[in-house]
Amino acid sequence: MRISGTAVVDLTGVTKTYGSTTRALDGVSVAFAAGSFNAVMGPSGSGKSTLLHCAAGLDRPDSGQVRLAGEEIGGLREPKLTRARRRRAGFVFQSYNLMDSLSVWDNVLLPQRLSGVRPDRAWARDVLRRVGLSGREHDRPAQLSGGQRQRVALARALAARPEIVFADEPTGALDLSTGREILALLREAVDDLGATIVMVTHDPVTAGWADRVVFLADGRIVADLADPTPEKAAAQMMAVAAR
Ligand SMILES: Nc1ncnc2c1ncn2[C@@H]1O[C@H](COP(=O)(O)OP(=O)(O)OP(=O)(O)O)[C@@H](O)[C@H]1O
Repeated sequence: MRISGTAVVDLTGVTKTYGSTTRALDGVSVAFAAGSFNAVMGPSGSGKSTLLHCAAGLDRPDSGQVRLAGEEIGGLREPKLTRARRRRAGFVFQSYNLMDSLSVWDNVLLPQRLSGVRPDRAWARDVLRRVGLSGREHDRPAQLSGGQRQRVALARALAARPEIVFADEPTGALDLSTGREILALLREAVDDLGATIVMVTHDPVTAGWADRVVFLADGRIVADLADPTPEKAAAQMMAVAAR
């Protein structure tokens, strides 16, 4: 049981440079609290995806610390990093990243099978019901709409009861109303299931669903907005872009 308010992800002085000159993250320190829905915004190239990747253990920082559910992962190498990531994090990507050759059910259970843990089938069924996909377990992703595929991805992320869910532009490929349905499900996951979410978005309306928005510019955190509305998030983005 997580205690609300404690940090699930905690980055301290994280830097990441690509090549010899591109400093994607420049001394980022930020913590994301348990049971909270966080958005990360910023201009293109400001380091949003790099922040998410370093926080999730998809990439390693050059320096600084990354604590994921209390475990220092910033310095871990493969395969320990992959193990930590599989154990602790769920992912929702813009492009769904489902396995086309597997059924909905097998996609949802795949992370647990890869982690070598016995899948919690009753919970997976419950999660599929919550995202409105009961009865579609035997379908292949190709038989589903974009919104339904993203629901599968969300079910897959939640089925392993991860400590945190990372979402990278989760509504980026969806039309407005389908995107809203996905955001409502993310919100429900936080409010009803106690999930913790960190979501990269460029859209102030999407960020308005979160409890907090962290703004990046040139690899640094330049603003931190609590209880955002789309209007407040848009105004802050304008201010960040005009810097
Ligand atoms: N694998 C990589 N190799 C080289 N440079 C990279 C790599 N990944 C990111 N970068 C560079 O690091 C900087 C930050 O990139 P990042 O993708 O984190 O930004 P972003 O804010 O997510 O951008 P966008 O909104 O356009 O997706 C950019 O200058 C980008 O070109």
